[in-house]
Amino acid sequence: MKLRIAIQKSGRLNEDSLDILKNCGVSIDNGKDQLKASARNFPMEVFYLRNGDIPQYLKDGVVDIAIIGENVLFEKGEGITVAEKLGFSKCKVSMAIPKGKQYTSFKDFEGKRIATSYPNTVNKFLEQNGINADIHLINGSVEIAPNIGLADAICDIVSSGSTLFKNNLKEVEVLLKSEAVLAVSPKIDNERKVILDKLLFRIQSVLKARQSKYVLMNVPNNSLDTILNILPGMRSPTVLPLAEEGWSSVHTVINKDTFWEVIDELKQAGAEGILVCPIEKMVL
Ligand SMILES: Nc1ncnc2c1ncn2[C@@H]1O[C@H](COP(=O)(O)OP(=O)(O)OP(=O)(O)O)[C@@H](O)[C@H]1O
Ligand SMILES: O=P(O)(O)OC[C@H]1O[C@H](OP(=O)(O)OP(=O)(O)O)[C@H](O)[C@@H]1O
Ligand SMILES: [Mg+2]
Repeated sequence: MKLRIAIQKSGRLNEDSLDILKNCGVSIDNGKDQLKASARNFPMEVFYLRNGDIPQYLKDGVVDIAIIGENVLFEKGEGITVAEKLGFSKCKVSMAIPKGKQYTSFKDFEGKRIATSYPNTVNKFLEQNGINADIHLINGSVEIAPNIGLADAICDIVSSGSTLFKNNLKEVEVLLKSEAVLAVSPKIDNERKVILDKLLFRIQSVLKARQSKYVLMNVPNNSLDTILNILPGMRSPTVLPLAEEGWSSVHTVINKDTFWEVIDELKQAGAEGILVCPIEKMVL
């Protein structure tokens, strides 16, 4: 029995998806043009598919799980559940209009032509706000539509905003925020759920580790109390005596979001020789 996972064949999600599986200790025999591969050391088969096709495969139960953008699930993923957010490929799905046009509220979309690759997402937005507008379905390069007179507005993915900027557009409504997720088929069977739980445990250990740094520092013993008060730590920091009398080595784990503030405080409190190391896995 094998767990069947779909990942994007090529595109923005492919590399990070393979990377997270590798970090989970799953080795995949990876021929570049293969559409299907087996994991060597985990009961799993990998299917390389188009991101946009993956929801249907999950619904049909042809694959059990997938790494996919949340935005695609919002567009066509009814019944599919999210087991874990994976923290990469963060983006928004937004409405944008030409820079020179005025925008006061969503009512401005009334009667307008909107180009998008996400028709259901736009429809939901229009319905919720009681707006009537024409949707033009385009599969790529959506941002060009207003410039060639095909539409008055667009709805597409925005990340840095540079594609909007280059096409003389401005973001006026954010419809949703998205990141890559581990999605689960409504048809997954109990045997495969057991394998999924194993994989999920590993993924969570990898994600927690990515959030954290292992920090070591030298501390004069008379500053130890102050320093230990600053440190968050998993349980409690490790304190070891240094060969030099009156000094200790302190080891702990710090969340990467609060990292720089904590380091500044530690320095001020007398910590020296601070080393910061990545953590590969974190099992709590
Ligand atoms: N500029 C971006 N920044 C961050 N994430 C993005 C960006 N563009 C797309 N994404 C995310 O990555 C996913 C895959 O995008 P990509 O452009 O590689 O594939 P696609 O053209 O949507 O799909 P397909 O595999 O069907 O061709 C999107 O669904 C979205 O979640
Ligand atoms: O805000 P930005 O950082 O500029 O990113 C947004 C752009 O990225 C995506 O396109 P992509 O490069 O994936 O090309 P595609 O249309 O071929 O999928 C998306 O469709 C936007 O056009
Ligand atoms: Mg794209």
